[in-house]
Amino acid sequence: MPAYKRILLKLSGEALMGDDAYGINRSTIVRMVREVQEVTQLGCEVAVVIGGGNIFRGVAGGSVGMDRATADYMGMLATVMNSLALADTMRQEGMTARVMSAIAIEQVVEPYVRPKALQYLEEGKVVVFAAGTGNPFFTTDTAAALRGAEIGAQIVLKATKVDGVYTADPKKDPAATRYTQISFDEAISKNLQVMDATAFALCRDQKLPIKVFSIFKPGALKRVVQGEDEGTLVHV
Ligand SMILES: Nc1ncnc2c1ncn2[C@@H]1O[C@H](COP(=O)(O)OP(=O)(O)O)[C@@H](O)[C@H]1O
Ligand SMILES: O=c1ccn([C@@H]2O[C@H](COP(=O)(O)OP(=O)(O)O)[C@@H](O)[C@H]2O)c(=O)[nH]1
Repeated sequence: MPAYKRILLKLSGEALMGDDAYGINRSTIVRMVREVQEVTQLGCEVAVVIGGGNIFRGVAGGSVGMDRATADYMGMLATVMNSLALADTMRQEGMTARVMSAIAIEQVVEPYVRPKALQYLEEGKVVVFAAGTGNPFFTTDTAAALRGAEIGAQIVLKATKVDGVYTADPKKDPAATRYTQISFDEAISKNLQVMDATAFALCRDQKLPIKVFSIFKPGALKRVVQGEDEGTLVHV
């Protein structure tokens, strides 16, 4: 039995690169999809938000000196590519996925319509929310918090490059230690950068817990969904 009936899973775009310099690494995306499949088989309804760092990093050089909003729209388009790749990989693995975009690109992907998303989830389809929030100056973490609240997810799961929330950025400070759990207020006041403050604040206000865990650790997603001790819980 899953501990949650409906989850919003945020997948790091950058993690899709695997060991490549940019883009989508085939075996990495397949592995991620199989992990998602495992939790759908537990009976958990899954919505996904994926980042764009893997593609956007490849073009970021060209965005130097660019208008911030324009660069952000490029970032959002990168998440559309990742979403399409993810949904297609799900199709190849025998799952049914639907991509819904916050930005209208009607020939490519259907628009985000909340009741439709809810319907898909009830039908057991995986819904992939593309183009973030549709607004510049936001992140896909904030999109995950927003969509998570909209669909009534019981938790936002942030699958990222580190295995939880640390006292400081573990990639910079080897002495940093991991929290098993931490309150939103503490995470915000300590300015912990694992998620942006907008995403933290939105989840705090909606009383929507977040679990931060490693996207690289096999079986971690399933363990999280089964309510086992894994990663860091951020709670009210
Ligand atoms: N206190 C912290 N605890 C954990 N990770 C942190 C912390 N501060 C900064 N980070 C960094 O945040 C990164 C995850 O956030 P982010 O850049 O949004 O990744 P993604 O969106 O690709 O999952 C980690 O790779 C880690 O290096
Ligand atoms: O609501 C949103 C979501 C994303 N973005 C842009 O899209 C990029 C890609 O998303 P993100 O960096 O969150 O991806 P990840 O870190 O997970 O790879 C961001 O840097 C922003 O430029 C945005 O402007 N608004």
